[in-house]
Amino acid sequence: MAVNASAEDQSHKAHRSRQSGPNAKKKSVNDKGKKEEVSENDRKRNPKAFAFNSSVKAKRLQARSVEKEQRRLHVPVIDRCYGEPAPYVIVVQGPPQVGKSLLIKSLVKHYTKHNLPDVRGPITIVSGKQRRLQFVECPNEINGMIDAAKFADLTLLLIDGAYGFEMETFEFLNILHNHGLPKVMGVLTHLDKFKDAKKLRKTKQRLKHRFWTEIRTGAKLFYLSGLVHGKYPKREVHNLARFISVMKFQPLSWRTNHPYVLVDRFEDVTPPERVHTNNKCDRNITLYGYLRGCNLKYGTKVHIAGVGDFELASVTNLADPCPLPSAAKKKGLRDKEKLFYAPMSGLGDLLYDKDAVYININDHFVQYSKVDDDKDGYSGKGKDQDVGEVLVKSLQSTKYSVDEKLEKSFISLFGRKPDNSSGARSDTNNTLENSNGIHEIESSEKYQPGSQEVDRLGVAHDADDSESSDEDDLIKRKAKFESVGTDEEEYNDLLDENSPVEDHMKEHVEFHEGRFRRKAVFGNDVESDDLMDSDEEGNDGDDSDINDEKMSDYDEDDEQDDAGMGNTSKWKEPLSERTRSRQHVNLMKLVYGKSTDISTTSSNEAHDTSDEENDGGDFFTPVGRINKNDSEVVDGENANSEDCSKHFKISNDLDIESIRDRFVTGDWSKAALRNKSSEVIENDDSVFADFEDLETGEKYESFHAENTTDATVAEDGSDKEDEANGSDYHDKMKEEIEIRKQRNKAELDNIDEAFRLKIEGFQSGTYVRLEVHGVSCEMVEHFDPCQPILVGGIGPGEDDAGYMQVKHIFL
Ligand SMILES: Nc1nc2c(ncn2[C@@H]2O[C@H](COP(=O)(O)OP(=O)(O)OP(=O)(O)O)[C@@H](O)[C@H]2O)c(=O)[nH]1
Repeated sequence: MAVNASAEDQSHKAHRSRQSGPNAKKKSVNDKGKKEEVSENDRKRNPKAFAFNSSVKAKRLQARSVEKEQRRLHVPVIDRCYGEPAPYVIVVQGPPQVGKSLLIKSLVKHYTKHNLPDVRGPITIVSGKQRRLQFVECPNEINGMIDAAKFADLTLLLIDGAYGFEMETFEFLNILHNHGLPKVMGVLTHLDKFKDAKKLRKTKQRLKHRFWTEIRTGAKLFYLSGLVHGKYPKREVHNLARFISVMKFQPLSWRTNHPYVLVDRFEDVTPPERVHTNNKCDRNITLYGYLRGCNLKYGTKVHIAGVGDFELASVTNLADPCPLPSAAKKKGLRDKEKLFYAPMSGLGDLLYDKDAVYININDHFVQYSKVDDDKDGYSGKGKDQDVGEVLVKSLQSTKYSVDEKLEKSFISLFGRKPDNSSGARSDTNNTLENSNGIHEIESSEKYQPGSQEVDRLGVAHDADDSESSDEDDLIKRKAKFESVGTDEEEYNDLLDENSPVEDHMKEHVEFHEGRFRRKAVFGNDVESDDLMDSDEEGNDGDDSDINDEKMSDYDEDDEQDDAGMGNTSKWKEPLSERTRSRQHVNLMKLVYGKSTDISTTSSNEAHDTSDEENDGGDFFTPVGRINKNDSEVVDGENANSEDCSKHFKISNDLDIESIRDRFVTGDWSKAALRNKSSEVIENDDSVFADFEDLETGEKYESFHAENTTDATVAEDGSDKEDEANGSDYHDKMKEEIEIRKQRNKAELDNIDEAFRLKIEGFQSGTYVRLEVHGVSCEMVEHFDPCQPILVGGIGPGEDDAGYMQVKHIFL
């Protein structure tokens, strides 16, 4: 009590606020907003005090911010999808047994809380309020890879971390490059095989750098540290799923101009009697899937990859089997809404068709009445059994399906079964066997030459067996190479000759863990010790830490200097060389004669061409040529040629300098000069004139006038303003596109559905059923759900004349 009293009596010294130093400034402003206001005011009042001390630092910062800004900007793409967008396709690719199916199962489990029994065909899931994803496993053969590259929005490249890179990864990357390179993310698996933590860390570093070399510095690489109860760890899958869920997908221009469907359900609807009379007759099939790209108009022909071009017998839009949850919900998804759709993987109880509903009942719910059969048999002798009951019971005891029975049976006209039928059957390949359901369990392994051996060897491990399997496998491999017209040695030679990886990567076929693997060996691999020195930062933690760190450090990764490694792989160089060497055949030249060649070659040649030729070809004169005479001031003589990426010859140092100045690291003062000179060209009304839409009577004024005023403002102002104008312009363009889209939508909404379908076609994003007639029977017989079917619309005129440049590698 006494203590309390004395405490109350004690007089405290009043707090004396600081009068000087940084704290004084802080204290004077109470809330954050005010503080910012003050500092903003300070900045305005005395800008020099806040300027950079070091000009080098200032330049570097400026360059960085401009670079960031530029990276953000993309040419606005017209999104032709009015309703719900189709699910994004995520292709999971990797060498055999790397864990593709397991990863898809783990991701599906994460998103839907359901266990996927099998990974067959596309699996659609709802991953968020606004997003659906479709997972597809990429088959391990060239045709499957080519198709997958065409429809992938994101590719997960699975790499066996314990073994290293395999050739399949690079083969697929090469194919991806040729198809516009969608988003790519790497995933390292089998990391639990490392017992030594240091070795694991070094390997991760080495693989990460190699991955960056092949794709780009900072490309995402995930680590899956091992298995927990036969699945990948939940936390790591969760991190990966988060990345996928927030990823932005940039549409590729070819795809946005063509309708295409990735088939997730396939049916043969040929009248059965026709197949009975001739089982090799052409079939009618139906293909189901989400329509992507642009709208599918009536009368569009389609190309089924690997099968051919067909007219569409009918197109119907169906109810979405996996719709997005209603937008009314506030947060997240309820468990009930976590929908998924995978008809080929045997998921879901109800299956809606155009004219039927299929009910799927689990086997353990079905009670068979076989017990009675043992007592009575089903000879029909029991008096209480009617014919129908007997028939049903006889069906229960059937061992073979009708198809199988039909195949095995034969009608003997001449009293003896011909021997060659069995021969023919033994000749049929794996795929056929699978489609008959005989080796259904192995269906996911049939595309990997080595994978079946794993199972076989897994049972019997003695040396003799493995040796014989070795030989078997070699024979198989050889047969496979011979089937494309070359033997293994020559195949390797061809690989060496043609493959863009010739100097730096070698294929090394070796027998590893019971199967043949095609290891990718690099001549110029960076020593792992060096990597440790250079890249020790922050990666000492466990795998999940690394994943977390990588999520937050995206920008930092991006900015890492790729000293010595280069963010473009050297193996891509021969690609461009090859492109250059292909110059000799020019289709334009063949069609329009010499005059059009000018547009693709240098302007010097343009002057050489005679006037007569010009007179004749005026109609086809490219816009660039009109300006050529008065635009000599522009840097680089080829700047106006149609495609200046090819044939561009850098003749002297001046040219190099002028190009250098076009980048952020160059001298920007010249940009202002360039602007002035190019203004002359830009003002030319013949290029950007006003025009009037004769149909609607609407007048479009050239927005160029505004632009040039913008440009003049930019000239006067600082570089920062220039940059701001750039992004303004970008935003304006985006806005314009959006307005146009809304206007179209409003216009089309007024029309009735049938008429709308006629003029607009089927909207991209809708779930469609395509019926195609006259497809060769092999497509049905060899159908395999693990082999995705891709249907692409053929644009008007695209099927008139074909020009294909192929490389002949057959002997
Ligand atoms: N120890 C370990 N085993 C793994 C890992 N990932 C996958 N596996 C195992 O590797 C085997 C093959 O996995 P799958 O998912 O079937 O591989 P896949 O790539 O789909 O195989 P294919 O479709 O035959 O090419 C399975 O037995 C997995 O349990 C991993 O990170 N560590």
